[in-house]
Amino acid sequence: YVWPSPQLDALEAVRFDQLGFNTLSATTLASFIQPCDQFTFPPSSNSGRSNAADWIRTAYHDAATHNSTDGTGGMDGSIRLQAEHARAEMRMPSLSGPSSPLRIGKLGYFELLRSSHLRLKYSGGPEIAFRGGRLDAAVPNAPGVPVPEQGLASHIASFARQGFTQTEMIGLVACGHTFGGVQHSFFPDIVNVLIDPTSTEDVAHFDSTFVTFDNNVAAEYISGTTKSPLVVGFNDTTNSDKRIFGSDGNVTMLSFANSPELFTSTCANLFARMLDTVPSGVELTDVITPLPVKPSVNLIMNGDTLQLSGLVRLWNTTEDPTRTVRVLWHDHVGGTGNGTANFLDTSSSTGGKYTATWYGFNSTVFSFHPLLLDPVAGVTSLSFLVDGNLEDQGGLGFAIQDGFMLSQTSCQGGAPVRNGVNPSRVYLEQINIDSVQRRSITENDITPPSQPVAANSAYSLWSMNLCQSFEHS
Ligand code: HEM
Repeated sequence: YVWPSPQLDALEAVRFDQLGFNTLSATTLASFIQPCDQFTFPPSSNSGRSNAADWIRTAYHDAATHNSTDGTGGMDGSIRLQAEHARAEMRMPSLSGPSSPLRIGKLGYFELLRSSHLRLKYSGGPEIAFRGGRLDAAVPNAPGVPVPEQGLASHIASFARQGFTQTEMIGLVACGHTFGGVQHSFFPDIVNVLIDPTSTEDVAHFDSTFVTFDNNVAAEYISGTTKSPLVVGFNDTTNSDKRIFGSDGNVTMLSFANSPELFTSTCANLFARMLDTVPSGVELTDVITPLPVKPSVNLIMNGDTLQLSGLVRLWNTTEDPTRTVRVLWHDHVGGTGNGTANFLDTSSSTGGKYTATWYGFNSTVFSFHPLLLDPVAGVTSLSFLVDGNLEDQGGLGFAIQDGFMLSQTSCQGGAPVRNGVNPSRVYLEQINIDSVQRRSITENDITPPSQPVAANSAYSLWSMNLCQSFEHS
């Protein structure tokens, strides 16, 4: 995609700026995943549970309400609503209690569910195509999460309703059940108290490598060594994986056992489909891939000076003291200014697979100095020179809007509007989050200047007082 696109920029950052510099510490998803081989609510290394497994199951339970015939349900965060997650078919701890991750960091619910992408990758799993655009539901979906005591015909029908064939059902269950296991506390009819110091929450695992994405779930099933409580559990009524895995004469499970590559590629595909199972009317974006060069820019008016500060991220690059990065800004009167962007730090993504380097316009990690621009000339776009090579999004440049901005004073003060823009209305959108993490937007009008604006001034100051609304947001 082309920068700037506020929503895609934000989603791209959620997915790809995970650890290290500029990763929005309180809201970075990686802080919820790590360690993904343990359980962090509360922290415990020998509970037998894992963050990765917990959230992948949560994501599936949200998706499993989908009805492909009438287009209702699916990945819409409805599982966060008490009426839905308290259902017997969920059998999971409260998602809104004091230790819930939803309480931490005020994330939109979907940002959390999307984190199953990261969890998979951090656990050795495949990278999954990442699309944005899901919407948080306001009301619960119809029930429909499969439970182990249902028979095979009922499971086939349930996955068909969700949009998956029988073969895909076998695949999706195997892909999910390479992680985690069944807990005694929620399923005493399936798992006994284990008296195992490495599984203090009495979790009987689906395979021997329950924190890792691998095809052992299939290999152990085919070799007859599986200890899965849903295959060889003492209660045959709840051996749903035995019925599902064997439903095509073991053809699919055998192919997974024989080929880790096939298992991985099948799961990447099925997990992507599961995460993209959305109610009709929701349009997902194209797959979001990281921008090779991504600025993050702040433009304000300070007195009579236009101040441009910012960062630029170079994707998939490591620190290189000999690299030079220059920032070029193009203005309304055909001029181009230029300044240095200095190395600040690195960040990493996808379990350390990618490293990105960050540069600050005219700044070092210890001191941030904005670039001072002539307000009359303004700024229309940026481009960068990286080791002398022009980076300008293939000729488009990185467009900057200088028609409206905030003045340096915070909530009380001015909103400079560039002369010639002549807006009929200027307002700020304020994002509010309610008690069930639903977002709404209110608009705050900004008052036009009472005096006529002098013809030779670059900007007129519209005024606002948002201190009160900011305090309450
Ligand atoms: C017929 C379909 C399915 C049934 C009956 C079923 C049943 C179960 C049960 C009973 C548990 C134990 C939960 C607990 O004790 O906390 C479980 C765990 C789990 N399920 Fe499934 N499941 C099904 C399909 C899936 C699918 C399609 C996925 C993902 C794609 C999935 C992912 C998981 C994961 C990751 C866990 C481990 C959770 C943890 O250890 O915290 N399941 N499943």
